[in-house]
Amino acid sequence: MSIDVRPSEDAAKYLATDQLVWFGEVTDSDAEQLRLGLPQDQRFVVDLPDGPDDLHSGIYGVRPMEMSLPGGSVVPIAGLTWVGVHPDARRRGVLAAMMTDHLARTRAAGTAVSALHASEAAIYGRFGYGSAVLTHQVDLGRGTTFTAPHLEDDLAGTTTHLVDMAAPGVTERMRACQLAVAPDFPGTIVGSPDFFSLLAHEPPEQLRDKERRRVLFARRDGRDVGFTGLRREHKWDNARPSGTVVVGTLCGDPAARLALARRVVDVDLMGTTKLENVGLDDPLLAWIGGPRSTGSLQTWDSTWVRLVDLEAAWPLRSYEADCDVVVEVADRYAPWNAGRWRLTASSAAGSATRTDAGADLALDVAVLGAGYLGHGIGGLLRAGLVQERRPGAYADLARAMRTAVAPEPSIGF
Ligand SMILES: CC(=O)SCCNC(=O)CCNC(=O)[C@H](O)C(C)(C)COP(=O)(O)OP(=O)(O)OC[C@H]1O[C@@H](n2cnc3c(N)ncnc32)[C@H](O)[C@@H]1OP(=O)(O)O
Repeated sequence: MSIDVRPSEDAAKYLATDQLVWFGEVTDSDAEQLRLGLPQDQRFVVDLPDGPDDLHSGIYGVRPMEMSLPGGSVVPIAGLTWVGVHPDARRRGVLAAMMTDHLARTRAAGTAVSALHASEAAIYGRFGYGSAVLTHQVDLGRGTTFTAPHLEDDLAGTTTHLVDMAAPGVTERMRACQLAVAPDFPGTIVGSPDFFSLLAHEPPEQLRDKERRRVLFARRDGRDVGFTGLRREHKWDNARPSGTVVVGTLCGDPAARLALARRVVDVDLMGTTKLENVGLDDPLLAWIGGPRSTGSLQTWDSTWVRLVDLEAAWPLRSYEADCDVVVEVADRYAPWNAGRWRLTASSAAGSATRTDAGADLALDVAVLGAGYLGHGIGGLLRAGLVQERRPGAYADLARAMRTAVAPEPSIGF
C-alpha cells in the first residue's frame, strides 16, 4: 500500500496528534509554541484510509537550520523534528513513508544534509542517518579546579553576567554568539531566530517548581564572546544547601568557555554542577584532569547526520588527509545516492563523481553521515559494518574524514 504524505492544512489537528504522541510536553500555550521555529510550510502529515478521524496517523516537521562543517563553512540543513506516529498506526510503514517524503523534498529544495536528535537510538540508522557526534553529561563538584595555563592571558578581562533567557534581546545575543564561533567548532547547529525564541518560551505549566532558564554570558572588550544556558534546582541536605545547577552547551572561544566553566562550578547554594552537553574533545575534561575528576560521566549520541545528496554534500566540507577510493554506496531511501562513487580528497578539497570502476569498499550511506562532521569511523570496519575489497581503502577514507578534534554536540531541537 502506498502511503500519501502531504503538507499539514490543520494546525490544531497537527498539534493534537503531537500531544498524543509526546504526552509529556502538553501545555495550554502549545499553539503559540508551534508558530515558533517550525514554519507552517514545513509541517507534514499522513492520514491512513482506516486511520483516526480526529487526528493524523503521522506527523513530522522540519526546522531550517545551519550547521558548521570541518573547514569552517556554515551550510543550510534540514532539521528533522516533531516525528510522531499515532499509537494505532504504528509499525505499518508510516514513518518509512514520511522519511521517503522528507528526503525527496529536502533534495528538491537543494539542501544536501538532514540532521536530527533521535528519541531512540534504533530508529534512524535504517533511514541512512549516522550517529555523527557523541556527547558527555558530566557532574562536577562545587569548586572544581580548572587548569589551563596558556589560556589565562586570554581570560584576563573576561567577565560573566547572568540574565533571564526571556529578557529582551537575550536570544538574539545567544544566536549571534553561536554564529560567530560556529566555524571554529564544526558540528555546531544554529537555529533560526524563532527557534531561539522557542528556547526562552516557558509557559507556567511547564515550569511548575523550576526556575526560568537563565543565560550566563561571557564578555570581553565590551562584547559577548560566549554563553551558556542554566537552571538551578534547590535542595537542602542536613541543613546544608546542596542544589544542582544544570548547564547546557558552553558556547564561545576557549577562554570564554573557561570563564563560564569556572563560574558555573561556583554558584551559591549549589553543591553539584551538571553539564549536559560536553563534546568528546571538549577542553573541560582536559582542564579537570580527565574523567575520574568528575562525579559522574555518561556518554550519548547527539547529532545524527544524513547525506541527502551525497554528490553535493561531499565537497561542502574540508578533509584532513588525502584519499581516492571507489565506494559502492547502499541507500534504500534515497536511491539517487546509491551506486558507485569515486570519493576523493586532495589538499583538503573533496569531490564525489560517479564511476564504473571496481569498488574498493561497500558501505551504507549512514557510514558517510557518521563521519561527515569529523567523528572517527575507522572502527566500523572491525565492527563488520563496512566491506573492504581493497586492503587499506577504508583506513584512507576514515583518515580523510576524521578531524583532529571531535565535532561539537548540538543543542537539542
Ligand atoms: C527526529 C525526531 O523527531 S525523533 C522522535 C521520533 N518519535 C518518537 O519516538 C515518538 C514515539 N514513536 C513513534 O511515534 C513511532 O513509534 C515511530 C515514529 C518511532 C516509528 O513509526 P512507525 O510508523 O511505527 O515506523 P514504521 O512502521 O515506518 O517502521 C519502519 C521501520 O523502522 C522500525 N522501527 C520503527 N520504530 C522503531 C523503534 N522505536 N525501534 C526500532 N525499530 C523501529 C520498524 O520496525 C520498521 O522496520 P523494517 O523496515 O525492518 O520493517
